[in-house]
Amino acid sequence: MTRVAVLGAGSWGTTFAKVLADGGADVTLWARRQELAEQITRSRRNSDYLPGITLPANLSADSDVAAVLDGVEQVFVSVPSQTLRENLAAIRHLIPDDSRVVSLMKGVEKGTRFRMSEVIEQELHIDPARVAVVSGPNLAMEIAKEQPTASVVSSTDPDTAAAVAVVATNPYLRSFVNNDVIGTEFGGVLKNLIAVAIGIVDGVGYGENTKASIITRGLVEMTDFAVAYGARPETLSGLAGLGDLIATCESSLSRNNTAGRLLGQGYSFSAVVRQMNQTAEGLASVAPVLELAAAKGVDMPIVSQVAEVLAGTLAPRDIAPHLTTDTDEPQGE
Ligand SMILES: NC(=O)c1ccc[n+]([C@@H]2O[C@H](COP(=O)([O-])OP(=O)(O)OC[C@H]3O[C@@H](n4cnc5c(N)ncnc54)[C@H](O)[C@@H]3O)[C@@H](O)[C@H]2O)c1
Ligand SMILES: O=P(O)(O)OC[C@H](O)CO
Repeated sequence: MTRVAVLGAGSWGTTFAKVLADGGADVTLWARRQELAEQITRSRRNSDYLPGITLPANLSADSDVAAVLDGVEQVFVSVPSQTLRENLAAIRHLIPDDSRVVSLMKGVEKGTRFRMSEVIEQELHIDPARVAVVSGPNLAMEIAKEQPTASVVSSTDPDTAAAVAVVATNPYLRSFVNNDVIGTEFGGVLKNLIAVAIGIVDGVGYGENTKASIITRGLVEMTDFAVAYGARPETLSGLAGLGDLIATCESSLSRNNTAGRLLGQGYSFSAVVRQMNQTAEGLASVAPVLELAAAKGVDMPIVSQVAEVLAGTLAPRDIAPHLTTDTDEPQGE
């Protein structure tokens, strides 16, 4: 039985711990708060994040991160992206030699503009061959309810991808593998930004034509951006790109979509942040993504307008007419 740790007992960390336990792994989940760790271990519940879900018996939780990491073969990390570096710095000395480290996160670090796998490699000083990322159309609550879902495990090392995918597969979740870490990670980051745009136009009251236009043109932006950074275009057409874009843009479970809807309904950025009690990664990733786009000369009209709505310089109702850069000349699709 593979012994694994999951760091972060929010909605995705807890759900993924259940996925791994239901796949037969011996799983310990690190929760920052001791009372939450006790609730998970004793009552098999994480009522704040996954109300109504009963967690499996082979999943326990602990607030002592040293105990959680002791002797594990794989470490899955699911904390807010902007806190990853500080979390890793505190536990670097506890990561077992030769263990594999897996990012479950979908964000880019502000300031450095690094992907989560890059932050892991730097902060833990480990070979990229030991690092993997998981992404795909993976709304936590649906998976916690054991609805059939597919995901992607990506690593530059095929053995790492395969070893993680075996552990992260169970009767309701199937993990595929690829070696395009850049495309897989950026797919998860960029779909959040398009989902914020979808939420905004939904909040304004626009209908399906507007949303389909944004999803379709959004996929073009995602692909142009990711390919400029070395991704394979087919990755963006796969589960970690189009798949996740559909799930996140269609679901009211999505925090990014929800944050956008509140903006579209007229709430200010600060009011939206106050109302969100879970992580909406897209809000923090807009700035570093646009900086990265500018560095490669990639045009991202939809993401740019999300940034303007967040800044309060563009009215939500005006986001949809600007599906390309402003020019009177017709542009190729
Ligand atoms: N929820 C989903 O459906 C889902 C699915 C796929 C990927 N993800 C990704 O997983 C990552 C985590 O998301 P989540 O949904 O679990 O978020 P969440 O807000 O539900 O939980 C975040 C967890 O991180 C912990 N944490 C550790 N250090 C922290 C710190 N310094 N500040 C704040 N919280 C800290 C919190 O206590 C909490 O348990 C994000 O990158 C998200 O994009 C989420
Ligand atoms: O709730 P969101 O918007 O963070 O989306 C969750 C997952 O990333 C969907 O795959």
